[in-house]
Amino acid sequence: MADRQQNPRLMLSNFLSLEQCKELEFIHKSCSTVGYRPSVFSTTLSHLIATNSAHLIVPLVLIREKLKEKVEEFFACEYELCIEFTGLVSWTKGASIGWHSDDNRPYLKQRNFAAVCYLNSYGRDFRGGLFHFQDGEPTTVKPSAGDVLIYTADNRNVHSVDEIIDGERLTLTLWFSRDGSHDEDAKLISRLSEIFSSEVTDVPGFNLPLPASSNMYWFSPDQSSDHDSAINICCARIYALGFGICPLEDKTNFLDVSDLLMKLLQLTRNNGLFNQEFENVLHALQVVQYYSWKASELQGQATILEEGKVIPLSRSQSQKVRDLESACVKDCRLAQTTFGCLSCDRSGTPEIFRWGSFSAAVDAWRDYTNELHKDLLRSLPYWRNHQLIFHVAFDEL
Ligand SMILES: O=C(O)CCC(=O)C(=O)O
Ligand SMILES: [Fe+2]
Repeated sequence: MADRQQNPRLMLSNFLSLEQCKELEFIHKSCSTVGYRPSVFSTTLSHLIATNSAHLIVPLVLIREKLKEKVEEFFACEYELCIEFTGLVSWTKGASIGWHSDDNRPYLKQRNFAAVCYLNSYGRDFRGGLFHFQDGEPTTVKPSAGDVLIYTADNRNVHSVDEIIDGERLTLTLWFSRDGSHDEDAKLISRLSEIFSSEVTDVPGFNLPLPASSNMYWFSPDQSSDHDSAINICCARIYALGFGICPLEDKTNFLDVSDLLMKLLQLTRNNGLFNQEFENVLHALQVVQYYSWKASELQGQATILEEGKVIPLSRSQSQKVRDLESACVKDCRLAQTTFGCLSCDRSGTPEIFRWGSFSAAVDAWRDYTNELHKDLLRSLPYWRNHQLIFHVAFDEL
């Protein structure tokens, strides 16, 4: 490992389990918006709260805590650090960053330490995207799912990331600060308190995702803001997993396709229509991503598909599916190179698709969501008391 004084940094292998990586991948692929740099997508905790998906913070809580402990221990911090920023970040074809330190802007000076957790792997999930330090050892880091890289944010750790050639490179990135006024927890807890103060959290649909402003979901590789060349990232991710989208309403009633995506819609695959309505595109995306996460598990279970749950697509429905696809993804190749899987055509889902397994995933997603939501509501009073987001070990209380 590097000289501790000259280049204070630490690499930990298998810090996260592959199952944790998969869960964070599910969260990111269900919730991401266009990010802060070209061809970069991000999911911040405040975004999760803003889109009615605050419960998805729960799987991150223990991971954040363990990372903070590691950083404090390795850098022998005298006082407790605060977490300044937590984000799931993915980089796609064309994204890169040249030599920099993470505190290299006046508004970033509060950043003292960084932790980058790799959630997928170089060579398998993406090509390009190697990490380099300008000085000291290791010179190059090959991202591998579960590993974490920790370093100081100052100029003793100048680094760069090679351009992504193919695939989607995914990380969980945190920055830590010694300056408590930059604590993201305080802001997040105050937002959570506002939302959950009304106590009307048990009504059906309370935790269905609610899309943010529509421009956060349109991506164009050349950064032009017009929709002509842009693809809708929620739709593109659904298509990349082999599904189609059939809106319930007629598109002629809408000026903008983004409005149509906010309304009820159904999922299709080949010539079948899954006979259940989803509130909006984000709701459908979350379920599809959940299926993709759990597919191999679900595939092994015996499932019975309810009669009438999948019906043949009518001609007019097929037309609606095609119309929406061409409005949301003008350039199929762009969608495929951005969100497609490296080693397969239509990724994530097993070769044999069964609606029975998908139907089981819809129920399992609801149970998963309800469990996390309960955890969140139970934890929130403790978080408020301590002004800290931490894992509350209820079994030991
Ligand atoms: O993802 C990485 O490996 C590092 C990213 C980075 O350098 C940054 O976001 O500042
Ligand atoms: Fe960086």
